Amino acid sequence: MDNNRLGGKSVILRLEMNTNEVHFGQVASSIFEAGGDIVAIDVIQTSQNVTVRDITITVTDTVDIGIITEMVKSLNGVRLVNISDRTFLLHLGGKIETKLKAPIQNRDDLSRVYTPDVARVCMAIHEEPRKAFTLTIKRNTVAVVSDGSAVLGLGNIGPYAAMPVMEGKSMLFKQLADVDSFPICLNTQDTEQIIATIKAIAPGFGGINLEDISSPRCFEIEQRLREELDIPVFHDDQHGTAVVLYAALINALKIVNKSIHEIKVVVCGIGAAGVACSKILLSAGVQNIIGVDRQGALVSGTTYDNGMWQWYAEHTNPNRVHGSLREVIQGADVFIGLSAGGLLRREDVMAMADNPIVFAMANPTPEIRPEEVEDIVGVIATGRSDYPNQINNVLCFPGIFRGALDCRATTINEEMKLAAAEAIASAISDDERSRHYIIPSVFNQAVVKAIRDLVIKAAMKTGVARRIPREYR
Ligand SMILES: NC(=O)c1ccc[n+]([C@@H]2O[C@H](COP(=O)([O-])OP(=O)(O)OC[C@H]3O[C@@H](n4cnc5c(N)ncnc54)[C@H](O)[C@@H]3O)[C@@H](O)[C@H]2O)c1
Ligand SMILES: O=C(O)C[C@H](O)C(=O)O
Ligand SMILES: [Mg+2]
Repeated sequence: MDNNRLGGKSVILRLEMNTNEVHFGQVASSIFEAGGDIVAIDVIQTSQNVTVRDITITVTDTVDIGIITEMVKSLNGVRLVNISDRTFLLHLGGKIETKLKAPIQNRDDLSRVYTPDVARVCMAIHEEPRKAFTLTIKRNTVAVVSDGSAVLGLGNIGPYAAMPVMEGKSMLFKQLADVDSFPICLNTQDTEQIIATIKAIAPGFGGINLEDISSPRCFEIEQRLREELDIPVFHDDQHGTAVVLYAALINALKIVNKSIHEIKVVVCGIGAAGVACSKILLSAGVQNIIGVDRQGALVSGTTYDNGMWQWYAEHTNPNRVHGSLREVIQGADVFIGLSAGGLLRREDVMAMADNPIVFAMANPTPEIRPEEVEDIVGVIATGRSDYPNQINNVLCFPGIFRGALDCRATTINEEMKLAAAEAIASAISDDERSRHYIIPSVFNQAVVKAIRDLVIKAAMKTGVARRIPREYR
């Protein structure tokens, strides 16, 4: 694993320096020589001969932070007190908190938000349950639920280790779309227990965003919850990814001037995301999709334990091509990676058709790094924020839930997902589009609004909206 990338590109060194033995200039130049860039210096403590300073350093990907610390430690009169990784500092105590909409300032407030007056509100909801949407947090709150079984491409790392990702999703919900949410990591990977638990907590939520639950269990969990709950249940790794992927492909095909009906697409990793991305492409008219997992291409006529793979083999790979990724990628126009880091080689990309589109979307390490193939691809994209063309479900889930909550949708259906994809794709105008700009930025505020508006229209059109927002009345 690439620790430099994962650990962040910026650290803070706390150094104790004996000013009789060393000058700060010597320290600064040795950091510089080892490849570090000093971006901030804070004096923590100072006495006659000793000074303690926090030195914030950034490094490029190729620089080893260990070399910088060794260099500093080797200087006479310098003691390395502590190294803080800024990413870890951002996670101290978690990333989100609860806030009150109004403070409780006196007895009168207390008697309204709590006993006795709160009882009147309880009874109003008891008499008319749909008032839960107007009188509780249900109106604007989503549960972000994981069992920690397929966290990014890190695999089954469990519910405790999954929390930072779920907290991150909650931050994004709030910042990008003003959706409140709770990160909930379940200490079970049993399908029935997960379904029962989510059903039991559903009353407080206007939607359920399932996250990082491995396939094939994720398919049954989502399907059952969709049938048994009257609020949207959306497995982000499936549908959020598929929506953004489809939007990106629409724009990438315009760059390489190829038709969606004629391309050969290889999807690597037929899990939650791979299946959903393939399904959206099939419904968009792609004829030739070949799915590859650990044991090679999925081909009809083979018997698979995984029921979803059985379905997949029967609905894709029309030429019944057998073989490994290496073999089936020959002549492909598009590679879609939703598997694990580093699986694709430059030679594989060289064997693709002219102007290949490579979407290496495994997180945090893509199937191939853009710098390895930049010169031989038509378009390349990853799931990460530190390269251009970030194809990541974060472009979809805030806006699609904003729309679903605003119209109190009972579900998120195919029409709503396609509307979201259309909103994302059309955020890039013909003039703006380039091989490095096929997909809008996460920070483009217009995208969430555009998704929300089209999603509401699609929900109203398909009869799943329980409330018509004022602007549509
Ligand atoms: N960019 C995005 O928005 C986005 C969204 C969802 C998932 N992802 C990434 O896609 C990957 C899969 O996520 P998921 O939720 O579908 O997980 P998943 O566990 O449901 O599926 C992963 C699939 O990849 C296969 N796989 C693993 N190693 C492989 C290998 N060496 N060769 C071939 N196949 C292999 C597994 O067998 C499995 O079928 C992860 O890296 C995740 O971070 C990215
Ligand atoms: O979390 C992300 O960055 C995207 C996606 O949900 C993933 O699992 O990789
Ligand atoms: Mg995920």
